[in-house]
Amino acid sequence: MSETKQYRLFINGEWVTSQSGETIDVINPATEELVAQVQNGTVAEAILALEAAQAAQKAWAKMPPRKRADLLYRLAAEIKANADYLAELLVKEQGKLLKVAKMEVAVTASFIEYACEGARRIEGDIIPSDNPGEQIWIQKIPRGVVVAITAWNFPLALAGRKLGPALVAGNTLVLKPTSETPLATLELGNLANKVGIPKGVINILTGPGRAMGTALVENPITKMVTMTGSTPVGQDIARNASKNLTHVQLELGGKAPFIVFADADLEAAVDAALHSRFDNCGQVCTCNERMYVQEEVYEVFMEKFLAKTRALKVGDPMLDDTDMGPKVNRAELEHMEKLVETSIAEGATVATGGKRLAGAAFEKGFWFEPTVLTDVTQTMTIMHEESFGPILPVMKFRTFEEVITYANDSEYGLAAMVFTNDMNLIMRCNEELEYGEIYVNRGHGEQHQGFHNGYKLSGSGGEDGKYGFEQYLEKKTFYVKYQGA
Ligand SMILES: NC(=O)C1=CN([C@@H]2O[C@H](COP(=O)(O)OP(=O)(O)OC[C@H]3O[C@@H](n4cnc5c(N)ncnc54)[C@H](OP(=O)(O)O)[C@@H]3O)[C@@H](O)[C@H]2O)C=CC1
Ligand SMILES: O=C(O)[C@@H](O)[C@@H]1OC[C@H](O)[C@H]1O
Repeated sequence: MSETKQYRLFINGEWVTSQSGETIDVINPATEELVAQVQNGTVAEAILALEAAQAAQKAWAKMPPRKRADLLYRLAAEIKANADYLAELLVKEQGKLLKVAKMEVAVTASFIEYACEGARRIEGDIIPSDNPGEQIWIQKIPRGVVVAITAWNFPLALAGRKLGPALVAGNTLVLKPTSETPLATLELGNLANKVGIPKGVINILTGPGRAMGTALVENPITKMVTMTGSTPVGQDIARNASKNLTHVQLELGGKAPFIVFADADLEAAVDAALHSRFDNCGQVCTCNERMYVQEEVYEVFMEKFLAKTRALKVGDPMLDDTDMGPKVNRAELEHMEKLVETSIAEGATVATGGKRLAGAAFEKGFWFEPTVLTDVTQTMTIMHEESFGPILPVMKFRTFEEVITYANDSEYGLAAMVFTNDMNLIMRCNEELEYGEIYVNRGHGEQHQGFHNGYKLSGSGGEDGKYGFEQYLEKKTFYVKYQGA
């Protein structure tokens, strides 16, 4: 029996065993095998990591941004050089397809590279004063120590998305990945040492979110918290951060509507709807969580869509012809079953799927069928509660006004998808949809230069692009009086 791989905490450039003496098992969602064990870190170690980040921050901030970027470009290069190893680790810890895991590794590196491109664009202002012989300088400076807390669906990419801008801006970082999928993220510690990122600039902790996460968020050393995860946890973080009025950036839950108007390119809409629901087993924050199809095209659309859904191959995420892997854990699998049960009780029909997969290949693991629900009404639970899994409720609609009312009837406001070639409809959707990110005639998928920004309970602050980068900078204003001529 081979030894189980042990990971430790990465604090001040060293690998440290927790004083708890306890570990957390990381399980492969496709086989339920033990992949590795990580430290069950304590509050004491959270404070050690914050202190290490604080001690390193002044020197890191004094380094010219271009020099910081040089080190981070090297980190991105090492991530790419280790792509196969990191991708396989992502498959084992999260159950995502190997081809998607490889994309995630590439996206992680490109998130960091995109941030590096901003190193020479940390721009302030010089403004004439109303007073003679005086100038007003507004300078952009780093916030200090940033705490980054990430979710399990794209653990490495979410880490890179935060690490890149935080460090380019001159902050130092304490990164706490979710206990579900911490392994690929922990590997960043080895790579950071390899490329010469100074000790204490990056610290990576594992441990229960509530205890360790709260300790990180509430500590006055922490000058910003950036978190990706569920809305309830995001709300907890916002409450705890308010103790020191610490700046928070929250990327939270979603319930994206996918709207198909009668004039849409139906083939394109079917493919986009399929991938935007079932890719990564439906575990993407901008997923197609509920679909509205205009009644004129409903039958023809649904015939094509159901045929493609039923053709999806669910199975071993390591195989190239697999379309969908397992849910990340048993609790999530049971959440799928509960959602279907509730939907049926409320009057929905299971058009396809609806239960765990059976058979020898699925005896172990957390497998759920690609599921489509019809005869759904807007008041049903499934139209409001995020599934974050392979369940898609579909409704007909008649008019623009009707579908906009349905689409906006949500406590979330992250993403929406719309298929129509009518420019007037596109502009009306632009005006009336209450979402931070709207995809027109394509499925979901942010780009680094955009702005990933949730309204309502989907978050606050936003990330990516120049507006996301700005979150990692504080401003300092000088009123400079001089003698002059
Ligand atoms: N808007 C976006 O960009 C995205 C949103 N999401 C959302 O994330 C959710 C799924 O991810 P999941 O990991 O389950 O989300 P959770 O909210 O359960 O956990 C997110 C992170 O927060 C930590 N945490 C838990 N409790 C606290 C606390 N009280 N204080 C501080 N940190 C805490 C967790 O640690 P631990 O797990 O160790 O307890 C984890 O690292 C879905 O709702 C999805 O919509 C996911 C990806 C992107
Ligand atoms: O977090 C999500 O679910 C998405 O933002 C996802 O995360 C990293 C990828 O680049 C995005 O598709």
